[in-house]
Amino acid sequence: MNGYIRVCDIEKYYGNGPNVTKAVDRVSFTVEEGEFVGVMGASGSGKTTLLNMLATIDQVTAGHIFYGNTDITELSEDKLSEFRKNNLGFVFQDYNLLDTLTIEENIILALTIRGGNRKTIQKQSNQMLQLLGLEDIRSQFPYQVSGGQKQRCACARALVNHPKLLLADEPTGALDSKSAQILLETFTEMNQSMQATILMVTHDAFSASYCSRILFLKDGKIFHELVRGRKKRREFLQEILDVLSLTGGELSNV
Ligand SMILES: Nc1ncnc2c1ncn2[C@@H]1O[C@H](COP(=O)(O)OP(=O)(O)OP(=O)(O)O)[C@@H](O)[C@H]1O
Repeated sequence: MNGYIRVCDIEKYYGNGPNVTKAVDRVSFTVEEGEFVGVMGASGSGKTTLLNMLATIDQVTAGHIFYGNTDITELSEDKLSEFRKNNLGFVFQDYNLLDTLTIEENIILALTIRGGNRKTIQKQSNQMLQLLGLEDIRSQFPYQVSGGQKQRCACARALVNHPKLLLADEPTGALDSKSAQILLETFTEMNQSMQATILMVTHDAFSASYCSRILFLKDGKIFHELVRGRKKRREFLQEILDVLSLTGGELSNV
């Protein structure tokens, strides 16, 4: 199996005996460098559990996850936190910004944690602020800006270190439709101009239509996959809706 990220037969079970929940049940797939992959499925289908295992937040019950040649399921806790810091970026529904720091300081903090000199850090932060249209609000605190702006700051913070993989769990969940659209266009731009590899969990067909490929989960298993190819986004959206209508999936924001 080739691929930049290789997920091999992973399982995550909760509980035991008759009370066992197979949250993720023998899932395998690969992600190539520069792909923008969506994970869809009804509530309880295992999306977040899958994302958390890729994020090294949760351990697999069985199976292996390779990033290049590194099997992250075999790493010690110390090595894992190092791996996380050097390779992964996260965007969550609730932003996770530090309220006592300005928008700019939130981004600078992510760079400082990695080390480097002050001048370079300031330059990288400035580039990110410009790229994500945050220059005008750089000195504001998170409570002074909109949800969409907070989420774009969270993206800037996640992407400023050029992670191998950006993991996003319902990043548009708390946004109005205009802010959601701006964020998704930002993801597309990051994906195309920075070759950022993105894995995004969403229950929302509109958000998923920005992806290049979608994995559909049901009862912890991948039951379908859609590839956008050269299709227009509207066309891809219709295909997604068709799959969801067959499976009783949730629709919103369309
Ligand atoms: N810590 C846990 N302990 C026990 N069961 C869990 C735990 N976390 C998740 N589960 C179960 O695993 C299954 C998958 O949950 P998961 O949160 O991954 O689904 P999801 O597709 O992300 O759902 P949603 O869209 O509602 O967030 C569900 O049946 C859930 O109840």
